[in-house]
Amino acid sequence: MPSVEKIIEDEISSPSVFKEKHKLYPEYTPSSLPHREKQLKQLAQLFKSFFSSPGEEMQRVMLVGSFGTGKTVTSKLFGASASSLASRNGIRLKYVHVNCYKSRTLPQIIYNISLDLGITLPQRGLSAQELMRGLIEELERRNTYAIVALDEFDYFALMSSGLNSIYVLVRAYDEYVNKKKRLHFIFISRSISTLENIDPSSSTYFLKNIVEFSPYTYSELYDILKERADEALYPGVISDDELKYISMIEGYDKGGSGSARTALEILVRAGESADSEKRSSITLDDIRKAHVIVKPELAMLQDQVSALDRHELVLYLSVIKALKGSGSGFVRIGDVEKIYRVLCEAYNLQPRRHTQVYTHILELRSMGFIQTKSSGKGFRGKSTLIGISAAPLYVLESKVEELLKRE
Ligand SMILES: Nc1ncnc2c1ncn2[C@@H]1O[C@H](COP(=O)(O)OP(=O)(O)OP(=O)(O)O)[C@@H](O)[C@H]1O
Repeated sequence: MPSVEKIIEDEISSPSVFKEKHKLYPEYTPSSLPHREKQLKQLAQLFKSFFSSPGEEMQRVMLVGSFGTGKTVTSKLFGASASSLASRNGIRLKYVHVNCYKSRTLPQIIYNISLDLGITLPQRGLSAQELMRGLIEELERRNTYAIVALDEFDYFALMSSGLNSIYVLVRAYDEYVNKKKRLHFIFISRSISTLENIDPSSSTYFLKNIVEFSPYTYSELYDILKERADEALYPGVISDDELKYISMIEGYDKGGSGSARTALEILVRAGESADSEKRSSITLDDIRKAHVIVKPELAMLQDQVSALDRHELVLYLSVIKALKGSGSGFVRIGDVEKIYRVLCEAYNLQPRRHTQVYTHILELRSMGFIQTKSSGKGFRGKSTLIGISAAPLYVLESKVEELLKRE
């Protein structure tokens, strides 16, 4: 065995498909946000009066959308741009982002807001109201405004202490009617329903200013992935078809979750898979492997293969072999049927007719073993296309063959 140092050195110095891997991480804030222009415009609209007459009213806005739909990154980019725009207009505005998973109580939240603004408040001995008063007075003294984003706000609201605390946040200026309103809030939440318990005297303030983030569609995810991949990977590492494949398995309109977070994570894992085998490009099987890592429920699906009957197994194997042979993400049902007939002979089965095969295909799809889509343009005649993202094909192939042999 080579020395430990040599092993580590070889690994570290081996080439990588990543040019700037960190640009694919969730913490990285990209400079542009495809398909979030509408939300940025809505935010700007809601803060418009701040720029025309700062301090006149307190802004309270709610960003709502499911996992990975860009709420955090949109809020951060908005905050950064609003601050520099304000500074060009001679207004001192700072953006602060607080995660309510990390700061779980109101005093912690106020303390961390102050810390980010460079304001030192006593860490102990003061109530939330007293801390809030200290923060407001210090902002006044410094002639500074702040937009505070409270991320994972639904988590905070769900906790019993959250309900009263929300009042303190949302109505912070109730006792300072004549003071300039220097604190503004962006609340970020996955759903509205978790906020239903909040007292209407607080919730009306932000529930009327909602910016919605819908799950990303196939083509939206493709645009996002393309931009991020161009920044983070070396040219030629991933093809357009492979980026479309990731967008297909995650796109909301194709039955996926519509999360850019998951799509980007699949891209990172697929790149790591290529790196681990010292290849200079990403393959479809790297993506399938990555998909299973990112979505562990797919690994369970692999186990459930053993519940399929013999006919379904042969049909599934035909799809696997057709995909392997084609090297693409999807194959036509007709090509699967050709292989299916040959395999039926090999496994001593009477092949089923086209309509029955089609029914089996739909069953396999509803069980999550395969994905289907219509061929659309670019193919002669309309046909059903079939793909598998549940696992790398070679893993599935040997599993299904083993099950067929056992039977
Ligand atoms: N339109 C977009 N363009 C480029 N990257 C995006 C876009 N939307 C989301 N992303 C990226 O997807 C990842 C997840 O985004 P973000 O954290 O903003 O989602 P979120 O809605 O706040 O999700 P969660 O509720 O899980 O926190 C980040 O890496 C972010 O940069």
